[in-house]
Amino acid sequence: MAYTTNFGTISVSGGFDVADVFPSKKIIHTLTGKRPKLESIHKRLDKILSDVITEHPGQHANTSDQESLLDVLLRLQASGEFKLSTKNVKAVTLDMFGGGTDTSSATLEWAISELIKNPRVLKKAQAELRDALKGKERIVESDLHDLDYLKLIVRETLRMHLPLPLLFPRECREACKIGGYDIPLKTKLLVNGWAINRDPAYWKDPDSFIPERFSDNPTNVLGTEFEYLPFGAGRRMCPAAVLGIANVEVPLAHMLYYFDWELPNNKPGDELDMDEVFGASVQRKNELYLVMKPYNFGKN
Ligand code: HEM
Repeated sequence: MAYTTNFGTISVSGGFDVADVFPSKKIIHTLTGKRPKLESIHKRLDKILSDVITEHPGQHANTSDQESLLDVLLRLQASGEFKLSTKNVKAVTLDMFGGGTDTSSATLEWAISELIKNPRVLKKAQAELRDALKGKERIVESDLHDLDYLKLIVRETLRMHLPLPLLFPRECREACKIGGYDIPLKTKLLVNGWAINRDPAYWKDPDSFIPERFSDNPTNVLGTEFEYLPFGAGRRMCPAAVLGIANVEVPLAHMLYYFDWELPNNKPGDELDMDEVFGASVQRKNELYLVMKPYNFGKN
């Protein structure tokens, strides 16, 4: 499966950073070569965003609910209602690409990987979909409202494979003491969502993929339950949790409804490796190769 890399922005800006260990030394990014890399990525992205804005066809939506995000931003900028520079428009547009692409595609890829490893779950999900949609030719988002098992699969995938395992870094606004440690002002803090989502204190058999665990579990994705943080929590939590879930549910439903899936050469699913690459977003280390066979609705 292919997914975007945002020109490496995510991999360069996330993960371990030597500068975090020497916060007082501004020169570290130059010495490690990170600054030139970031500057080159910045230039390429800035050019793309400038082109997107220049080539934007202007006011073409008739009603506000037909407007794209860029339509809205450019309309507000032109109206002078808000002080919105072109730099602001570019930043918001980039945020949407950065936040919305790798996260959703990685979750989809982990979901299908887990289903290959867990054929019981795969069969149950396909039975739910094929029973509910009864040979329907096209699936739209509203068809999925009552497909509870599909939703449980996405929640369980996000528990085990949250794409941003350390969420976004926070800066300490006042000196404090936590667990006996002095935390100075402006310390960069990372929240280990990955460890929280697999903490055996909250999750029974945390390393097993069991979507049913969510069927009578009121935990939601809104960041109000701190044992489950796939979209973070607080003011800087993901503003697109609902869209993010739809971004995974809809393509996953298509994949499971229309096709049967297996590993090449009839290899059993439990032989699929689940190695991860660490970075700001956690992806599969190795490419996922699967055999897809169109499902024959006529025969069943
Ligand atoms: C499965 C899909 C997604 C997951 C798991 C996910 C997860 C996250 C997480 C963990 C954060 C950091 C929250 C924190 O530190 O408290 C975040 C931030 C963000 N996400 Fe998402 N996200 C997803 C999809 C999307 C989509 C589709 C968009 C936009 C189209 C988006 C836009 C953003 C933005 C703009 C931020 C930064 C918010 C800020 O800085 O205040 N995300 N996301």
